[in-house]
Amino acid sequence: MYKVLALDIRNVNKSYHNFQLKNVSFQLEKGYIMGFIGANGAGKTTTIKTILNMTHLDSGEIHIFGRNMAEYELELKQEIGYAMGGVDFYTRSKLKALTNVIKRFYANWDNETYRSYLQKFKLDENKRIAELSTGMKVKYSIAIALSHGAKLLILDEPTSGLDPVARDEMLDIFQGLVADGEISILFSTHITSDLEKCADYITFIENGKIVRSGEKEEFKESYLLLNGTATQLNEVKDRLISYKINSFGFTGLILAQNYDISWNIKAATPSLEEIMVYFAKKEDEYV
Ligand SMILES: Nc1ncnc2c1ncn2[C@@H]1O[C@H](COP(=O)(O)OP(=O)(O)OP(=O)(O)O)[C@@H](O)[C@H]1O
Repeated sequence: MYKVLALDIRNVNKSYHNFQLKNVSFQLEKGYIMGFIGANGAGKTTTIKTILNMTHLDSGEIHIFGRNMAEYELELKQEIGYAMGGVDFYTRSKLKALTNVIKRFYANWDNETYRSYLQKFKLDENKRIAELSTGMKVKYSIAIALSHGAKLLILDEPTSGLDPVARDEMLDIFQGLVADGEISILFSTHITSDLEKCADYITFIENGKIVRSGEKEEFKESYLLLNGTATQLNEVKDRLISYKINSFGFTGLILAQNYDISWNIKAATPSLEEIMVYFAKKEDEYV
């Protein structure tokens, strides 16, 4: 069947004096959750800002629900909800006052939906923003987004700063939101266990370049974690992304397509965390 793309990023380039996004391309199909991962400074926030046109891109295109963001920014902004973990704005205002300002920007604002999310998320409108916990701030941003009919949620580290219980609750909320196939979520995080639990797709960025983007299990299965002896390491070292020496020999990450079964080295599918850790180790070796 023909796939509807909530987000289609095509060859985006953006340069700061000390950093570049290089030909960033990836797609998020409507109705799914995509986790956006990468080390500190890899370019997640910069990518998110270019999607939202908060920073100007040098070249490339962003299409949201089939329309070019450069041409339809105002219309598309009505369909996008954005939230960032741990940002304080208008901290002395009450939720009620802030909502009254925000809702004027949205043609499809729906008060009933807003009320129902306040109730569902147990948010008290008479509280001041400063009095909300990190998790409540994220919930408030999501309530606002859903009340103006956002169909694409772009969340920058929405679970960082949450305790494990609040995080788990937030992930359940995300899964509930995409369940009927209308809402799509892109969220960046360092917390790979969140993605193991709730992402359908993974996009991995390193130094401003997309290393890989794909369905979560396929993403993991495109790598193998090898466990072998010191002698075996000498034979395969050049093929590995990186490795660590341990008392039994070595553990190393390799692209599954570069693995040869005749080596007789124990191999298993890595976790997302292991993939990130071994990529970061490769960086260290270049320094
Ligand atoms: N406005 C700016 N001007 C110049 N450089 C910038 C600007 N914004 C970000 N950068 C640089 O771009 C690089 C990527 O930053 P970015 O915030 O996109 O990374 P990130 O993957 O979101 O990192 P983190 O996980 O730490 O949030 C960093 O080296 C940062 O210093």
